[in-house]
Amino acid sequence: MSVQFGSQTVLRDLSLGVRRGETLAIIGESGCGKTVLLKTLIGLVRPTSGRVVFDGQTLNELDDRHLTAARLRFGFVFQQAALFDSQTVAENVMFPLLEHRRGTPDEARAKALEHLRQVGLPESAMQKKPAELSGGMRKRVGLARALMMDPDVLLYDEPTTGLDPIMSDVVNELILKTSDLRKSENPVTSIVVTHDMHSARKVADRIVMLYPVPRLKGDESQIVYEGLAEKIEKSSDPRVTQFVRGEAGDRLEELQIA
Ligand SMILES: Nc1ncnc2c1ncn2[C@@H]1O[C@H](COP(=O)(O)OP(=O)(O)OP(=O)(O)O)[C@@H](O)[C@H]1O
Repeated sequence: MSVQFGSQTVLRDLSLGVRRGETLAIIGESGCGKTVLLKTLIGLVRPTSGRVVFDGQTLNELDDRHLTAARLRFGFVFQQAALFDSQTVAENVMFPLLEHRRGTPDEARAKALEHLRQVGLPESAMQKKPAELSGGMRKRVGLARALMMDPDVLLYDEPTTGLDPIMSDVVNELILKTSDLRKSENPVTSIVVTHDMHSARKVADRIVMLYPVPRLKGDESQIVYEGLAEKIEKSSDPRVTQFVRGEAGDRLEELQIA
């Protein structure tokens, strides 16, 4: 598929498959279109050409009603947690269940508490407002909320960005734990967008790297690496090894930084 906004093509001819139960990391530099790709996967952005097929359904051909139903099988952990500031932690986490009438307020509260415990938040956090929490706690509340609808697919947008190394690792462990939790009976598929190589290596079975290829009308991202997480270091493509090692390399010239 390709995604274009006006005259700017952000993603060009991507072809990518994700297996049920696997954890895929999508890496690439800032602005290369990772979030756009995630949004395209759940129909928040429609591809300009091509298809997004989920469990046999072509999502970008569904009407709004069917798309909304398909989306309920996805949990989205947003980059900035995207919590409602005016609501308590409990209300934020209960929200998806009440919004989709999947239980009474008491049931929703009990389930919220269970998921908040699972991500390591104490019961005392339930009545706090998001502004009273640290960044790491907010991310964990976002994860607890994403788990409320028992999703088949979890999409994480930069889950460790802005966190210290310890809290990043806590979040990595939670991603692993969440994908292990239902491994046998109903495996959860995880797609993690990140530019944190440590996180990608730790949580992912497979890594896909997007790279912005400079064109006249701006950069267009394509896949330059797709393979096992443990093999990315051995890639022969300098665009991949530079990213893995955190070296700017050719990007200095491409971005015209003297
Ligand atoms: N709704 C939109 N309309 C127009 N352009 C958009 C829209 N959404 C994203 N873009 C553009 O698409 C490009 C990719 O953005 P995206 O947020 O996907 O990058 P990213 O790789 O997730 O970056 P970061 O790692 O910094 O979050 C950017 O040039 C952005 O300006």
